[in-house]
Amino acid sequence: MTEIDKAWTMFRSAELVYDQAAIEQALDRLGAQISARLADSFPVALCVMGGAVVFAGQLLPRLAFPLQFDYLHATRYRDGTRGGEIEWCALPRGEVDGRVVLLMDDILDEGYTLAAVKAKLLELGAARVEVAVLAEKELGRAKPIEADYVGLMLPDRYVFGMGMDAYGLWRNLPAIYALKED
Ligand SMILES: O=P(O)(O)OC[C@H]1O[C@H](OP(=O)(O)OP(=O)(O)O)[C@H](O)[C@@H]1O
Ligand code: HPA
Repeated sequence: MTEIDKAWTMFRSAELVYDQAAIEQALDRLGAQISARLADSFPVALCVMGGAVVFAGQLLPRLAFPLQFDYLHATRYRDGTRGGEIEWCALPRGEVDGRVVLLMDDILDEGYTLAAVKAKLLELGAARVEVAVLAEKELGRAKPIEADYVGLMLPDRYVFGMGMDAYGLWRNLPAIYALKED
C-alpha cells in the first residue's frame, strides 16, 4: 500500500471525536479564560512544535492583549503511537528569564512532555508557567502535570487531526478523530 492509500484507509476507518464547531467553541472559551487571567502579565506565548502549531495558530488571534511569541520543539512519540525519551530539537530563542510563560500544546496525554518542558522553562528562569492544551486525554490515573487551561477532554484512544499526527499523517485535519481500534 502506498503512503497515500495508507493515509486514506486510516482516515476512512477513524471515528470523529470532535467536529470543527466543537473545537471553535472550545477555542473561544480558552481565549476568553486566558485573556481574563493573563491580560496584564505580558507573557511569552510558547508553542511546543510540531503538534501545537494549529492550536497556537488558532488560539493566538483570540488572545486580546499584548504578548510575545516564541516556540520550542520537543518530541517523544516521533511517528509512532507510544511515547519514549524526550528529544529536544529547539529551545526558545528569546529570554524567558523573569517572564510569565503561556505554554501551548495540542495534547496532554501521559503528561511527560509538558512536565519536562515546564521544568526546563523554570530552570531557564521563567517566573511562572501556565499551560494551555487544546485537549487532554482521560487516562484515569495521576499525571506528572496539570494543565491550567483545557479545551476538550478526550477518551483514552489515539487521536489525530488539529495538529496531532498518527504515524506522521493528518496533522492538517480541522477536526479530531480517533484511530480505529484493532
Ligand atoms: O503527554 P505526553 O504523553 O507526553 O504526550 C503529549 C505530547 O505528545 C505530542 O508530541 P509528539 O512527541 O508526538 O511530537 P509532535 O508534537 O512533533 O507530534 C504532543 O504534541 C505533546 O507534546
Ligand atoms: O493520541 C495522540 N495523538 C497524537 N499525538 C499524541 N501525542 C500523545 N498522545 C497523542
